[in-house]
Amino acid sequence: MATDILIVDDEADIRELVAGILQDEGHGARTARNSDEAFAEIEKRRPQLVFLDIWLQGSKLDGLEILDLIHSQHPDLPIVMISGHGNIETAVAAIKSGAYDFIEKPFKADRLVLIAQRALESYRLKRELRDLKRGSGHPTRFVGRSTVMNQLRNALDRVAPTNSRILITGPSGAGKELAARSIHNASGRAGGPFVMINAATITPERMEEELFGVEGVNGSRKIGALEEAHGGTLFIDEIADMPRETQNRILRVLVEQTFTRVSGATRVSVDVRIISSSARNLEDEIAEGRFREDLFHRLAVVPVRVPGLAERREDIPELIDFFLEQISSATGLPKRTIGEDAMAVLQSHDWPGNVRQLRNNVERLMILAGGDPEAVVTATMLPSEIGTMVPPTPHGAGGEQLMGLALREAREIFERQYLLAQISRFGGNISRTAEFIGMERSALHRKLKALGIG
Ligand SMILES: Nc1ncnc2c1ncn2[C@@H]1O[C@H](COP(=O)(O)OP(=O)(O)OP(=O)(O)O)[C@@H](O)[C@H]1O
Repeated sequence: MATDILIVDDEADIRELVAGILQDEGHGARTARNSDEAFAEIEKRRPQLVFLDIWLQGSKLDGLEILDLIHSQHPDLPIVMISGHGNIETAVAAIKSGAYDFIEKPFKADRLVLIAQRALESYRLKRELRDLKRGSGHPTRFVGRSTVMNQLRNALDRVAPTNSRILITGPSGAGKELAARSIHNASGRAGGPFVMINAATITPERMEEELFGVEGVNGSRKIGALEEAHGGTLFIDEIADMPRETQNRILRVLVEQTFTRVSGATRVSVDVRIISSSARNLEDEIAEGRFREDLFHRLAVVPVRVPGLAERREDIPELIDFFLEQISSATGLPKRTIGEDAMAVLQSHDWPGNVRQLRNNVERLMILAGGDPEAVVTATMLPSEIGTMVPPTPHGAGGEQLMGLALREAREIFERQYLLAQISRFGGNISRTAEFIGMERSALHRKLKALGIG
C-alpha cells in the first residue's frame, strides 16, 4: 500500500523532482505551492509525512509558521524541512520547534529516500506506541493446531493479501480481533495503521464523529477512524450494533469511497480496507430489520468464521501453556505446572467466554495458587464453576442421583460421562483418548458401543 507524502515547495522543479524520486520508490506523493494549498491538501486527508520548504515565495505563511500550525493540529505527523544553502540555522531552529529532520538543497536522491523512510518509520513506531499505551497492542500469534484452527489459518493466509473486505463472525472472546490483526499484518498494508472502533461501546450519537471526524465552527478539526486508517485497515468490531443512520453513511462511503466530516463540507477520500466482526448472526439482524442487507453484502465480500473454544478442545493445553508463559513474563508470577486431572477438567469445560475466559482463568489460577511455585495445580484448585464439569462422583455434584442407583447403573453413568468428556477433550480422536485412559483402542470402541455412544 502506497504511503501518502505531501511536498510543499514554491519551485515547480523541486516539487516534481522530490515527488518523482519518492514515487519511484513506491510512495504516494502530493504537492502544494504555498501555505493555502498545503492546508487544503492536509484538509483533504492527513498525509503520513510532509516535506516542507522553509522559504516559500508567494505564500501567506512561511515554512516555520506552517510547521507550527500543522503541529498544533497533528502533533504526531513528521515534517522534514527543505532548506536552501544559506538557511541551515533556520533549519536547526525548525528541528528545535519539532520538525523531524531537514534536508539541504541540492540533495542526492538516496539521501531523500533514506530520510523519508526513517521519518515514516518513526511515525509508524509512534503510532504503535500509542496503540500499546491504549492497551490495544496485541500479540498476533494464533495458538492452536486443531483441524478447525488450521482451516482458519489457511483461510486467513488466503484472504490477507487480497484487499477484499472481510466479515469475521464467531462467538465472543473466540479471537475475532486477533484474526483481524493477523490479516492486517500479513497484508500489503502491514506498514500502515490498524485502527479499531467498537460499535458496541460507542454511543450512537458519537459513532459518526468517531468514524468520520468532526469540523468545528472555529476551524478546529478532529480526525475520525476512517481517515486515521488511510493506507491501512479499519476494524469495526460488533458491527451489528451500528445505528441505522451510520449504516447508511458507511454504505455511501463504500460506494463513493469518499465522505465528509461531521459538520464539515470538505470531501475526504481515503484508501482503507474494512474488516468487520460480529458475534451476532447478521442474517437474523437483517430479518429483524436492524441491519441493512446491501451493507451486509458489501462488508461480507469474504466471510471468515472463528470457531468457539468448545469446537477445538485439543488446543486448550497449548493455549494454557501460551498464556502461562505470556502472563508470567508480563507479571513475574511463577509459571505453574497444570496436573493431568486439572487439565482434563479444563479441557472438558464448555468455555462460553471462549479463549478470553480461558486466559482470565489461567491468570486467576496464577494469582491465587500461592504456596510453593513448584507445586502442581490439581483439579481441586480450580474455580468451582469450572470444577463442576468433572464427571459425577458419589460425593460431588450429581452425587445424589448416583447414590440412588445400583452399582452397575451408577458405574455406567460415570463411565459414559467420563468417556464423553475425555473424547471431546481429545477432539474426537479415539486413539489418543484410548492411550490416555490406558485402554486398547479396540477395547474402547467396544466399550463405547456397549454404552450406546458413537
Ligand atoms: N488462537 C489464539 N491464540 C492466542 N491467543 C488468543 C487466540 N484466540 C484468542 N486469543 C486471545 O483471547 C483474547 C480474546 O480474543 P479477541 O479479543 O480477539 O476475541 P473477539 O472474538 O474479538 O472478542 P469480542 O467478540 O468479545 O470482541 C485476546 O486476549 C486474544 O489475544
